[in-house]
Amino acid sequence: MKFSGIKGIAFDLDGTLVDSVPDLAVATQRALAELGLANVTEAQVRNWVGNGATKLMERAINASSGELPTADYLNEAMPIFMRHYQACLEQYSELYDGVAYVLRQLHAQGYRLAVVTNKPHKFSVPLLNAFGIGELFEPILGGDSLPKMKPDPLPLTHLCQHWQLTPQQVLMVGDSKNDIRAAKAAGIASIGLTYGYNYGEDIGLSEPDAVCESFEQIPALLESADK
Ligand SMILES: O=C(O)COP(=O)(O)O
Ligand SMILES: [Mg+2]
Repeated sequence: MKFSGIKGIAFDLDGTLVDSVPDLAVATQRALAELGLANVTEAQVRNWVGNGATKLMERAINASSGELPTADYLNEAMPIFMRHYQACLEQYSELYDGVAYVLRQLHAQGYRLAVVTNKPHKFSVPLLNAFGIGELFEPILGGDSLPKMKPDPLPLTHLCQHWQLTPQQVLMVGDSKNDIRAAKAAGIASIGLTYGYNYGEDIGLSEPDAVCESFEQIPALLESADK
């Protein structure tokens, strides 16, 4: 059974724990306006989330101006985006249904919990703390915490070493093909969630070990495996 013997669970953040696109969209729109570029929609931003803040801005500038930004232009644009996102981080973002309850339940059952996100670390910790769940995770790894981010397996192999657990004892839960690809490359099992952001694609196509429509389905999968 794929989920038996699991001792630690790595959770993705954006689109898995928190519906953060409303604020990411506002920050993107404000940054584009400050740069004198055309506006983009929240629906567009939803499809650009997944490879970290710099990729998000690169995709937004590309769509807005019709051109891929140069490295210099992107370097200029990033602090503008970061300033706007810092100012609205948790304004319109929300935890998905059941997230706080299920995390507390898993924590109380003795599972080790981590966040492995491509979001910059400086936003990840305050966002989780704003929803009162930050203290449940150790560690919280951001997209800039290590030299490579998901879909590279590095954050997950690092996590296994940090926890002193084998890949077979760790599970990845995420909404994006980057989460599933990272898990497969690290040799760990994965659950794909259907409600988040995956570039508009079906998460099932990435072939996670299980697909869930709701966060609340996760404990039952773990329990059935350990019976
Ligand atoms: O910041 C992103 O692009 C995605 O973040 P995530 O890895 O938590 O989904
Ligand atoms: Mg995600």
